[in-house]
Parts: sequence; C-alpha cells; structure tokens
Amino acid sequence: MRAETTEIRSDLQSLKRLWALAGPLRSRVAAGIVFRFLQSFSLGIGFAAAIRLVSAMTEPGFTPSQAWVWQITGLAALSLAGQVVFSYLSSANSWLSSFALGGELRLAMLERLQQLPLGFHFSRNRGDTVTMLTSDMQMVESFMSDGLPRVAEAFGLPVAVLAFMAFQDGPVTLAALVSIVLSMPLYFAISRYLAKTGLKRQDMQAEAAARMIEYVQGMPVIRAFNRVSRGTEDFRASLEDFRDLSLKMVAQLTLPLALFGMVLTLGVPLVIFAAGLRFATGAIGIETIIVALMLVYAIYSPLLGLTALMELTRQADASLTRMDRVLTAEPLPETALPRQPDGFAIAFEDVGFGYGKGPVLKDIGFSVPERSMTAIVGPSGAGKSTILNLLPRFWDVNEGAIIIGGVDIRDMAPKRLSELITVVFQDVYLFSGTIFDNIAFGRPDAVPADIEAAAKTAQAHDFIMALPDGYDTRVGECGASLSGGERQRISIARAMLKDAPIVLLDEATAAIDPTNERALQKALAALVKGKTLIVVAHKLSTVREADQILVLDNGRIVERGDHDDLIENNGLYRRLWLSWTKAAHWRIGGHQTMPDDPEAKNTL
Ligand SMILES: Nc1ncnc2c1ncn2[C@@H]1O[C@H](COP(=O)(O)OP(=O)(O)OP(=O)(O)O)[C@@H](O)[C@H]1O
Repeated sequence: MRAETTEIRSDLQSLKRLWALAGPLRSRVAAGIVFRFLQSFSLGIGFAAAIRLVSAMTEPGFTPSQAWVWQITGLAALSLAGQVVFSYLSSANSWLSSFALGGELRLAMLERLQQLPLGFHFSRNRGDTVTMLTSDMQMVESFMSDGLPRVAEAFGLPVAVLAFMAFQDGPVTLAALVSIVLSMPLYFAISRYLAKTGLKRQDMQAEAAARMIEYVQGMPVIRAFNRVSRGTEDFRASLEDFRDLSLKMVAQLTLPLALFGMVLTLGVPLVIFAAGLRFATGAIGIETIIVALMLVYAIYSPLLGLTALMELTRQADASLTRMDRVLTAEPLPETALPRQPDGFAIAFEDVGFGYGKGPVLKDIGFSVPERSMTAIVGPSGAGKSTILNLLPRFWDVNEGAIIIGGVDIRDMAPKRLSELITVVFQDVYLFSGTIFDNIAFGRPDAVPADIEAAAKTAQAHDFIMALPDGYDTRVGECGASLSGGERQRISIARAMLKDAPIVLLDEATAAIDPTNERALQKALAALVKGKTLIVVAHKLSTVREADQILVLDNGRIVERGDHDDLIENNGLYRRLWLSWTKAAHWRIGGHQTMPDDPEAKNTL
C-alpha cells in the first residue's frame, strides 16, 4: 500500500481547516451551529419551567398566583416555539451551507486536479481519486449538514441546565462540572487515536476501491488466462486489510470509550453527594435537591452522545485530510506575464528530466523547424515518449528549457500552450458518450458539418455510418466496441477538429489489418499536413519521410540526421533498421533484403 505521510490534526485544527474552506459560506455555517445550540437551549428552558413547577409545589403552603401560572406557561410555550423556530433555522442554514460547500469543494477539487502536473495523477491510483470525489466528499458534506450542528446540540442542553443550576446553587454546579473536566483528556486521546486510524482506514478503503476498478477492468485478461483466483487475490487482500484494521480499531476503542462514559457519568453520584452534603448543612432546601437530581441526567446524556459523533467527526476529518492532499498539492507554476510565441518552431535546449528516481533524459538538444517532421527512434525505454510528454507540460523539465516560437513554454499561458499542441496517443481514450461527442471534444463549438468533415478526412465517416446509430452510437465504457484502428481514426478526427499547429504523435506499435492500416496512414497524413510534427516512430515508412531522425538511447540523443546519413553512419540506427526490415520481411513472408537495397525501401 502506498504510504501517505500526513500530519494528524487536532480537533481544533480540523475545525479551523473546515472554517477556512467554508470561505464566504462561513456566516451560514455559523448560523446553523448557533441555531442548533439555541434549539437545544430552548429545550433546557422547557426543563427549567417543568422543574420550577415541581419544586414550587414542594414548598409548604404554596398557592400559585395567576401571574405565576402565566409565567410557567409562557416559559413552556417559549421553549416549544424556540425549538421549532431554531430547528427550522438551523436545518435550513446547515443544509444549504453544506450542499453549497460540497458543490464548491467538488469544483475546487476538479479545478485543482486539472492544474496538477500529470505526474501527480500517475503517482496516485484511480480508486483514490474516485473515492475522494465521492465518499470523502459525502462524508464532509454530511458532517457539515448534520455532524457539526449535532455537536452544538450536545452542548446546548447541558449549558442551559448548568446555567440554571448555577442560579440554584454554585457548589452543586461545580460538582457537576468536575466529571466533565476530568473526562475531556480521555475524549481528546480517543479522538486522536481515531484520527490516526481513521485516516489509515479510509486510505485502505480507497486502496480496495482501486483494486476493484483494476479487477473489473482487467477482467478480459484474467478470463483469457484463466487466472480468476489470481485476479481476485489483490482485491480480496485489500478488503481483508480493511476489515482487519476496522476490527482492530473497534477492539482498541471499546475500553477507552467505556472509560470515558464512566468518568463522565461519575458526575451523577458526585452531584447527589454534593447536594446531600449541602442539604445536611442546611445550605440548600429540599426543592434545590429535587432540581439537582432531576437535572443531573440532562447534563450527561447529550455529552455521552458525543462519542457517537466522534467517529463521524473523525471520518470527516480523515476525508478532509485526504482531500487536502489534492487541494494543497502544488500545481505547475504559472507565469504572471504570459508571452505569445512567434511561430511554431520547437527547440529543446539541454533538457534534463527524470520522473523522480534518477534521470530519464540527459542533455537533450534539438530543433524542429516550423512545418517540418522529426522522428524519434530508439530502443524500448529510451525515453522517446517522455520527450513528447514534456512539450505540453505534462511534466516540467528539471534542467534546460523547451522553446516554442522563441518562448519558453513555462512563460506561456497554459491555455495558449494547449491550443498549440495536439497529442495523438498510442492508447486511444474514448469517453463514454456518442461518437459525435468524442470527436467534438476536439472543439466544443463545432457544428455537425465540422464533425462530419473531420471524420471524413480521418477516414472514419464510412465505418461510423455503418454503425447502428451512426454518429449517435455510444462508445467508451458500456458502449459499442470498435477495433483499435477505428478508435484511432476517431481520435484523429478529434485532433483534426482541434487543428493545432503542432502535432505530437506516438505511433501505435500494435499491428492492425492492412485495410485499417492504409486508412489510418491516410488519416494521419491528412492530420499532419502543414504542421510541425514530432513522431515517436515505430514504422519504417514514417522514418523514411522524416526531415530529421533523432536516435535515442538510454536518455541521450546518440545519432541524428536523415535516413541515408544514419544508414551510412553504421551505428545504432543502422542496427535498428536492420532488425526492422528483417521483421517486416518476415511478416510478409518474403525473402530477406538488405536494408540499403532500394527494393527494400519500396516494399516498406
Ligand atoms: N509516468 C512515469 N513514471 C515513472 N517512470 C516512467 C513514467 N513513464 C515512463 N517512465 C520511465 O521512463 C523511462 C523512459 O520511458 P519512455 O516511455 O519515455 O520510453 P520509450 O522510449 O517511449 O519506450 P517505449 O518505446 O517502450 O514506449 C522508462 O524507464 C520508463 O519506465
């Protein structure tokens, strides 16, 4: 399991963080809490009225006046009205503020997820992000709408009762306070333990969600290799870890929680003892004893309820801590004074880069003139795709600079940079939605005629029209299944629509059938026409067309030039070329031809 180091926050720090996040909604949040406290306080007034009635009746020779009856009735009515009105006001404010805050937080998270470097997303698992946007968010929302007001409610009644008791007799009230004070350190110790374990537990829950997503997505491979048991192992193990930790948490908390309850309710015998003593010395009368005994349970029951709320509070806090890993992560730095590129020529200047564990690219320097084509070749793992990843700032370089049109890409507005570049990935991602939506993703304001034109140029129109619902056919998750070549042509139509001046192409390595291959080549040729193009090449025909070929090995450019120069060089490129041509001829079942034989070029 991925280790996340996050400092455990105290209750106060968590509330402060929540308060900071509430921003402009603070007054509503505060109103929800204050009204709930007043609702509970109103209940206390009702108690006081009832107790005044009972204690007055115990006074010898008491005859209630009409005014007295009105006073008691008024108090009871006030209590009822207060409970109804404050309950309404509290719910309205808490719910409105929590749902508004939930909405704001979701948007803030999405915005931050977009701003973060791709490296951040790669270092997390998908389940974690999904859990954060769903159950963690819900947890914070329900804490705001329900948990926080309930904490206020737990204090409202005891405060009202203690205030009333203080009017009756100070020492008895103090006795009632002793157990509350004594139980507080225990409360905070349990809360701290829950904070630590709760965070771990929620991380585990996210881990289990990730394994589940992996399991479902990997189902075809699991089935194909008849490895169902192996596929479920990881998922099962993460569920078991989660269950074990939950059980351990319960086992470790039961005793301290019982202890907290015991210390708190020690107040009951303490109050009885103090009241008895005061009565024996003649300091208080029988009516005060009755008041104290009637009220003592009203003090501790709501406070005991805090233990149930503690878990809710801590779960919300763990969720908040997990969300903070995204909300407080550093986005890619953005320049305050963005510059406009002059043209679309590209230059890498002494670029050094690593994903974290050592360098992947070293001293990379090359230029790509506007509207020219550069092919990058090299053994697997040499760093070819990494070069493409750096141009749209999926990651920032560690050393050197990448320049487009004379401007360091870090000095451009991210939106402008994104407009300049289209990336056609090897693995095509289709969103769940219609084919139309998937192509329109390239330019949201495109009209149907634009979509169709792009699809036609991308050699996709015919197969789309042959689908049951044409452009309205649903694809992506749970949608129609398309062949690899068809998916690629949809992604090319998407890129055509975007019409960016720079195209980065990670050529597919997977072999597809000749008809699809021809259509794909035609589509790509249309896409890159007149563009500045960098392609990670896996096909011989592609390298032959390139104006410049960069040969990458172990993160360095070891050779550069055009095809003929490089063949003459007799280095890595020639060796790669030899093995490619061999493989190509083996594939078409033909005889072996020397790579520098002109006939070989024609067949490729
Ligand atoms: N997101 C990532 N996080 C960490 N390491 C990565 C990441 N992507 C690539 N690498 C590592 O960086 C090195 C270069 O990878 P890259 O994908 O750029 O090579 P490549 O030449 O394109 O390989 P291939 O032809 O097999 O696709 C490899 O060692 C790879 O394991």
